[in-house]
Amino acid sequence: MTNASRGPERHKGPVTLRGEAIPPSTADERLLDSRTRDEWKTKDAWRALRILSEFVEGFEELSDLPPAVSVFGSARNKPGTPEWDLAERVGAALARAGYAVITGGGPGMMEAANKGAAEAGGLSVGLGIELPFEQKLNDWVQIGIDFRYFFARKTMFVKYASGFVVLPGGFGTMDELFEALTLVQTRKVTRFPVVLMGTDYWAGLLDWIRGTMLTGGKIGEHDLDLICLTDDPDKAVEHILEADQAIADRAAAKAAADQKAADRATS
Ligand SMILES: C/C(=C\CNc1ncnc2c1ncn2[C@@H]1O[C@H](COP(=O)(O)O)[C@@H](O)[C@H]1O)CO
Repeated sequence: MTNASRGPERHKGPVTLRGEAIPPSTADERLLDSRTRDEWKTKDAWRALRILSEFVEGFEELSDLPPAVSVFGSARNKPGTPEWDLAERVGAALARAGYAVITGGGPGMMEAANKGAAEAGGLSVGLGIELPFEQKLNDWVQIGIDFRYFFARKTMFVKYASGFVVLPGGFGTMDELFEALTLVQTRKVTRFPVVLMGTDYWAGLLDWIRGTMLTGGKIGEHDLDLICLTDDPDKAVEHILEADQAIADRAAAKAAADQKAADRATS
């Protein structure tokens, strides 16, 4: 028998798989593969329970978090690059302002933001995802949850955050950015701040959004108000704090109005 602990490792919820036991595909892949039609009847109902358990575990573990901000960005950046440094500084600035920092728990920008938050004395959270290659939560994660399903994990990024900070990144980051913007645009979440960091990196995309998307009538003028663009971690934090304050003010005004209406009804 070979010593399995020397080879790659895969985590599936509480289960650790090594060597031959590692399946050739991920849970997301098996769920979404339309060629496995013959499994839909027999396996998908059970998958639904597994999916449900991811939501339950996420809700249980994260419901006690202090106010938090989700930070997204490339999995590929290496330490010592200006972008890594930016991610670390924004993680630290958020922590100093009292926010827990939630990332995808992986390498690159995620690790940098977790490091910045942890070193600044903040709470550093990583929501990992099962991938077809070996992957573990980065060393700076203090609360870590491994998800099988992208969509369950995405719910947690939104539900437990007061805002999003989006650093330079690839497809994964774009997916997270545009999901956030869509949720705000369609009012599925209360208007919440989305900060893009790295002005040079985002310039081309923003030009295209203005020049093609907006001009072509695919979004409204106000949709662009949803985005704050900066290179300054303190400005990013300030923008999120202001948005939090605006939400708190609106809630207080509504509570006062409700109270007034209730008083009038009883007098
Ligand atoms: C590609 C490499 C590692 C992948 N590991 C990941 N771990 C956790 N989260 C990830 C990973 N890859 C993507 N994500 C999520 O998408 C965003 C980054 O994607 P991008 O395409 O690199 O921009 C990130 O915010 C994560 O939530 C190499 O070692």
